[in-house]
Amino acid sequence: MLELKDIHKVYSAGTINESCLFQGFNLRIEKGEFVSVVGSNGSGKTSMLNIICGSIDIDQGQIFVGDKDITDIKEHFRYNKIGRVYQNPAMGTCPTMTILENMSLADNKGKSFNLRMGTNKSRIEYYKESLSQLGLGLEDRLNTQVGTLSGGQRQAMALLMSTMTPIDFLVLDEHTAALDPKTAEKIMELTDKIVHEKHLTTIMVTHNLRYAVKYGNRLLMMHQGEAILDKKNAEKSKLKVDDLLGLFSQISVELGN
Ligand SMILES: Nc1ncnc2c1ncn2[C@@H]1O[C@H](COP(=O)(O)OP(=O)(O)OP(=O)(O)O)[C@@H](O)[C@H]1O
Repeated sequence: MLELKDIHKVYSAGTINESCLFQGFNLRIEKGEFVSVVGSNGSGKTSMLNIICGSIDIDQGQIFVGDKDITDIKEHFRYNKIGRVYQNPAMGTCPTMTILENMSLADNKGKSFNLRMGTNKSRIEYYKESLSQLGLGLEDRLNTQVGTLSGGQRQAMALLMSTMTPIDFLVLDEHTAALDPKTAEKIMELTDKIVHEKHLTTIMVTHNLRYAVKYGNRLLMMHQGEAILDKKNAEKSKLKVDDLLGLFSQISVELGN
């Protein structure tokens, strides 16, 4: 379980650019939930992910994982138990290293770094087996530099690498947004497969309303630092893209756009 409790966040406090984003934001995500998050630009989606991962500080509130208060735990330590895939495929992999080296690096997450240990023969077989699930033939290109792969191939690797070690959460930050439609579709199918096979608790920010409706068992819509829609399970499965578009129009009208 992940809980954000009474979160307050003001950006650029005390300056003319001061903007208050969260004023008592609460969110509880149960173990095994797959939450899709949509919302207008600037509604606070990425800030919420950054707060979960410890990438930005909060002004007030608490973050719990189960009974454990992780509010003061630094980002670096939180990532031992959080897998994050970013919009930019270049973020989740190391371009100057080979596929094998990247896999070893991910395999050794949280351990004291030892590349040689990670590349022993038995692990190579394991890496090949894991890579073969992607269906991209990367298992036969272990010595290829990751920087030479396509965005989709890199994003597939980033997904695999972020879920290689046991994690409490998978955080997907518009992870298909930079991909062409066909590749995005493939990465979403792969995401769903990994999430279900590994029973991962997942939070996915997306601007693709069709993906938000199709994937996950819960859907949140954010607006001005609040969740204005939160539907789960049977209620979520009744949602249609048009319902979300309707809500977006309503918000725009309220804002005078
Ligand atoms: N580092 C920062 N400094 C100042 N303001 C920030 C910072 N990061 C975000 N903000 C502001 O906080 C608000 C929420 O931004 P955030 O990136 O969380 O929104 P978002 O919903 O992810 O938007 P998008 O859909 O455009 O990615 C915006 O008004 C943004 O300008």
